[in-house]
Amino acid sequence: MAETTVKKLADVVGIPVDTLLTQMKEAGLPHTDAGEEVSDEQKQQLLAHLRKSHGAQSSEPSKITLKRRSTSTIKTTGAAGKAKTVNVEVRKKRTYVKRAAIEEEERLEAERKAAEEEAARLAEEEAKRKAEEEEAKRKAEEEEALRREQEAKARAEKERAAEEEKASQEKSKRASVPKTAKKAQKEETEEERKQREAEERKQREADETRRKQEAEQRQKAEEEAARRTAEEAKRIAEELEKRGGEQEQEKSDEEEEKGSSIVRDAVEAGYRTEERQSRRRRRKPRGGGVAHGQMRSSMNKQHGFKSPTEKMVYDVEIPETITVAELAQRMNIKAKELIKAMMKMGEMATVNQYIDQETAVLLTEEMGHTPKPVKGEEEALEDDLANLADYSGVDEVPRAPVVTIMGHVDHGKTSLLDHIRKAKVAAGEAGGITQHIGAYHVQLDKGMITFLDTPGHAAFTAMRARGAQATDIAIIVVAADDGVMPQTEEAINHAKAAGIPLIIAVNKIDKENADPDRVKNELAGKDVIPEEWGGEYQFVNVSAHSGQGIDDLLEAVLLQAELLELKAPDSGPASGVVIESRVEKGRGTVASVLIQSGELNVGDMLLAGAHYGRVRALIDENGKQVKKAGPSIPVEVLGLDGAPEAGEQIQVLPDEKKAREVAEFRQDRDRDVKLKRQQASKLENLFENMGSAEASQVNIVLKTDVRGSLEALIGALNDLSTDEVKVSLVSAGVGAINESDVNLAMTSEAVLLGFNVRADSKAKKLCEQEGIDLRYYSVIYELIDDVKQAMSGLLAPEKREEILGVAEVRDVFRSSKFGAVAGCMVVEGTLYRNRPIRVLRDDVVVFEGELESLRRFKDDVQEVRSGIECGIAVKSYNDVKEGDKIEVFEVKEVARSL
Ligand SMILES: Nc1nc2c(ncn2[C@@H]2O[C@H](COP(=O)(O)OP(=O)(O)OP(=O)(O)O)[C@@H](O)[C@H]2O)c(=O)[nH]1
Repeated sequence: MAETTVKKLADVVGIPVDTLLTQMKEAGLPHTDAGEEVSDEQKQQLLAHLRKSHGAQSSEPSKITLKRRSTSTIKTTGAAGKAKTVNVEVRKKRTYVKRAAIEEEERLEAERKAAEEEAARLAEEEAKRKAEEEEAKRKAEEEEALRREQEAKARAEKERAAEEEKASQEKSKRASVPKTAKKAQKEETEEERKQREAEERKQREADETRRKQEAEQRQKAEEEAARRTAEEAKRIAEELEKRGGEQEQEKSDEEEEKGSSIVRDAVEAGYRTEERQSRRRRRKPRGGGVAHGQMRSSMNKQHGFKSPTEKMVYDVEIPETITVAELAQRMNIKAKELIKAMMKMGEMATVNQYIDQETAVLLTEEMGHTPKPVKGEEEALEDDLANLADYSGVDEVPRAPVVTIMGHVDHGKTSLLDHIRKAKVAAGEAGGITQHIGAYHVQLDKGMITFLDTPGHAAFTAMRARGAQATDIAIIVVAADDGVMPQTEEAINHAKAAGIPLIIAVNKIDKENADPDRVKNELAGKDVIPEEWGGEYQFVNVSAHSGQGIDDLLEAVLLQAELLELKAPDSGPASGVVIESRVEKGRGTVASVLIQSGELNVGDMLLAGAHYGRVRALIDENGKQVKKAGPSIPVEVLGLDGAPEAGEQIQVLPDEKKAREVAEFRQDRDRDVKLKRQQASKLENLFENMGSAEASQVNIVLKTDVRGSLEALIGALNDLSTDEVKVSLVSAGVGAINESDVNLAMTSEAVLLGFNVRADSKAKKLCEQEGIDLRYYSVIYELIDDVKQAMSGLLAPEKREEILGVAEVRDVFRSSKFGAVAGCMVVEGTLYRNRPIRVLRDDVVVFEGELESLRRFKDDVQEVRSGIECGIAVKSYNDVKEGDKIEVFEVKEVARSL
């Protein structure tokens, strides 16, 4: 400790310098001035003196601390919903002060007081005695003075008589003078005495006042020091409590012990006054300070589960996907531990992340438990379905080949499909309006052919990705004037990979610069050898414009089909594949399906991927309602409860119960798989699928609320493409905008457009971080118009929505006045009573309108800020649910840039 001065020490201790100096003097220290330095030894000497004089106890503790431990059990519900019993151990710690110590202290205090009183009494007596002595002295002096005066007087009298005798004849006038002088002298002495007495009285009074003031000051200083000590002790106790809550009991006890010593140090450092305070505190254990702090800190200890002495080994059931939290729970460990274990294995994961079965099995083994992978609920279900599609007893009959046309951009796929359709379909239908249902079939003299009319291998591969083998034969279109191009090769590779026979249609044969031999040569170089050259591939020269060679092409297809000996049962429950689907206003879900075996009838219970429904109507490619559809026939189905994905299997089931069961199972599975895929989505893969973007183009990532709006927007956006600027939909889908959408937009420099959907919180954050342009729309026209404007460079100021605040619905009450009232928490921005609002469910807009009321407690309010609860009633909307979000927005005019 550094040396200090008397003044500083007095400040620290909180007593007047004079008092401290007196104490120091009593302790035998030489200090007399506030500026003098006090060494550590001197401090110790002072402390020892003070302890001695005030009866401070030795280091023996005068208090005892008792710890009480009680154990009880509570029943709770685990994350899996199972009831479980939890042992709760409560540890309490109380500090009691020894009675004897208190009594001793009280005795000492009383003694001290008595000593002080005695001292005061003695001091008073002394003062009195001194005053009396002084008075006596003064009186003696007065008497002496009087005696001397009288002597002088007598002497003077004598002298005067002698003089008078000597000069009896002389008359003297001076006789009166000494008399007057003497009289004046006597009067003066009397006055002086009175004055002195008054002064002395005054002095005594002043002394008394000063003593009182000093006592008051001392009292104040003591109180101040006591308060400071209490604060300090409280702070230390709180600190200990904080630390203690996070640490083991034993460790925490140690800390407390340490803390107590810190408190002791602090108390000691406060010397006498703080010792007094400490005593006072001990006498009043409930009065805050150390005892209180300690009690709180030990009471706040977290109870811990007693870990079993022997490690339990569990059989852990592992489904195909499982969250980290769920897996941890099944192993009876904390998710944190599991995440740690995963990190050691080089996997980063969050609590709610889904992991696949394989990883989960590894982890379970790693944690020392026995993994029990749950196998084949899905397999069992699919087996079940296969058994239901029972065609035993039904003869297989030849069926029409299903053909896909693939090839490089602009080589004439669409023209070819159109030509065949016009020539072979529409012509046969009186006034028939052909419509696009994703496929059509042509009836020829020699047989029937079904064409899938979504050209390009993207659709083909998308279907294959779902395990659907809808195509029997692939026609590869190669423009005779252009030759083999990258996508020609790709298409050939895809067809070969799928094991599908292919026929080469050398198109644009009508063109002057057509060179079909060049095509043959180039393809032969790629192992596609023409028949006439001894290979196995049929080459047919055609012109989609003039129709030349088209019949030959169709014949080649039929010939190929014959070789394939395509057959299928034409009755029994239908099964097949979804070609495409959408949701149409007024019609509901419209799914184009291709029947592969059996017969689909109106009224059948149809399972389509993760959706199901009773077939309400069947419509063929000419827009005509039909009652049934057999193998290789494409048909539109109305009546499903949702839009299945292209490539999903369809199957007729005997009853709705089974259909529902399977559909629900698949929905759950799809959700899991989707989650997994989102996490695993690799930017490079997404990027690969985008293709080359050499032309000037506007890249768009689009998300919509329903498939219907998605289709409409895709169509409209694609139509915007011009020779100069292409609209490229990098990705388009249904549902909230998620992180992978943002990532995709980022890497492809695309704008992110949400139609009646919102970005989820992670996506929103990423957009903010990366500065991605994220736009929300609720009117198709506005979205299209914005893109159009951007393409033509006419970026006029636009109206843009700004979301002002978002509230989460925590609870819903029914009110007779307002209907449904949502108890909400404002989680973002501010809610305003009079601005337009939307209700979002899973980040998809389900209602748009305005508020009926906005309340805080019982009061109507105009706005509610983030972090505050409020009650909301939405005008004309009573369907608000817990978990919904209510967003308040406003439309602003801003400078446009896309
Ligand atoms: N002269 C001539 N032009 C053709 C023929 N077939 C197609 N075209 C033209 O070639 C261009 C591309 O034809 P599409 O049918 O759109 O080609 P596509 O392969 O479907 O093109 P994408 O859909 O962009 O992949 C169009 O301008 C057609 O008019 C043909 O047999 N002769």
